[in-house]
Amino acid sequence: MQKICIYGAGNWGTTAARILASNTSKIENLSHKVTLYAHKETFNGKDLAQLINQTKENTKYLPGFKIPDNVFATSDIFEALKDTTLLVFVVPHQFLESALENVRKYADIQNLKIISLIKGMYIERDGIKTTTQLIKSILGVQPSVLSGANIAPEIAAEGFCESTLGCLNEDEAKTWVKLFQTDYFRIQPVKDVNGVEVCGALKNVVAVAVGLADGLGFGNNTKSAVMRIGLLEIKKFAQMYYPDTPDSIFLESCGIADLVASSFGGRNFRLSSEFAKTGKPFDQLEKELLGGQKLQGPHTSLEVNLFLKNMNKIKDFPLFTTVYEIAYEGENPQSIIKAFTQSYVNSSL
Ligand SMILES: NC(=O)c1ccc[n+]([C@@H]2O[C@H](COP(=O)([O-])OP(=O)(O)OC[C@H]3O[C@@H](n4cnc5c(N)ncnc54)[C@H](O)[C@@H]3O)[C@@H](O)[C@H]2O)c1
Ligand SMILES: O=P(O)(O)OC[C@H](O)CO
Repeated sequence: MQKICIYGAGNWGTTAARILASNTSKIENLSHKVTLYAHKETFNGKDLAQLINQTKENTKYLPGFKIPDNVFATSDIFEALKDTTLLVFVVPHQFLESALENVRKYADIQNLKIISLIKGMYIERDGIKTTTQLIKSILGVQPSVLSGANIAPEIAAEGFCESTLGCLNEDEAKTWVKLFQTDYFRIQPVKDVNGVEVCGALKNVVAVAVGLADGLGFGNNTKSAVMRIGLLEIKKFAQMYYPDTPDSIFLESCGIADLVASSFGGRNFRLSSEFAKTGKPFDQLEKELLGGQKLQGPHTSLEVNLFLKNMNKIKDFPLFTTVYEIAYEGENPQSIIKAFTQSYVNSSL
């Protein structure tokens, strides 16, 4: 008997639980029960996993949406991973390494199929790793990835959208499409994983740049220019480090569509706009405005910057570099404009 575990009960993990719970009957020999692993924490004085099971709602991370009866939340890692054969990673990327340690200890890795819904990347001494590369390096399993223009509360409200499934194995792709696709959530499979992931991680940095422009009072022309320049930097970065990434990836939901959705109204956009308006640090804004949810963009700009410095490529990525300098080195948000002008004098863009 197969069993699904969703590792992470945040905004997107809880939304994914609603989708998967509606699709379990599409897979032969799959338990109807969907396990949702919630990091141990309390909310309004109550244990979050217990609260989810009692109220059938994740009032902390996805308020206002019912959680189906066949979803069972737990903070007991042993219980969550016991008998799991289909594992969905969906924690903020900064927590993936500790999650992998748990899975290595408590899951039957030999029998696991894994998918990552995480958007982020990891800097190592000798280069970078995407989330799937990190997962594979620790668990020895090649994961798939699902990434697209997918602002979670809009999906929970069942507004039509698309997502890109990066998967190298055809049979596995069929399984993940059956599990995730609904009338309102359409999945396009592609045979590329790292390119899909680079798009998902780096659009968060571009959304920060667009948010800064918004907070500074710039209009739609400027914000569209930032998105376009950002997309060129994403493409250049992806194809520099993963040369097999086809141009078509940037036209999938994981590429242009996610960049636009995030730059219209994602968390990275919204908080960066506030940052430019108020001057409050990102970690303070995250605490004040996100109710426990996590920002990925500023953190990713730091990781990307470390990597680009190691590769001596800073000058080729003025937008990524300026976002990092604003977020971490006290650079004035106004200097995001410098990134736009530099991208014109830099002929390699
Ligand atoms: N929310 C979205 O709209 C959305 C859409 C697509 C992809 N994603 C990606 O999915 C991933 C998860 O995002 P999310 O929105 O579900 O999370 P979130 O921003 O809602 O963050 C909350 C999650 O972090 C966990 N957490 C908090 N502290 C922790 C700790 N110390 N150790 C381990 N876990 C801890 C919480 O348990 C909860 O699961 C991210 O990489 C994000 O980029 C999010
Ligand atoms: O809210 P953000 O900025 O983390 O973006 C959420 C999703 O990645 C949008 O696809």
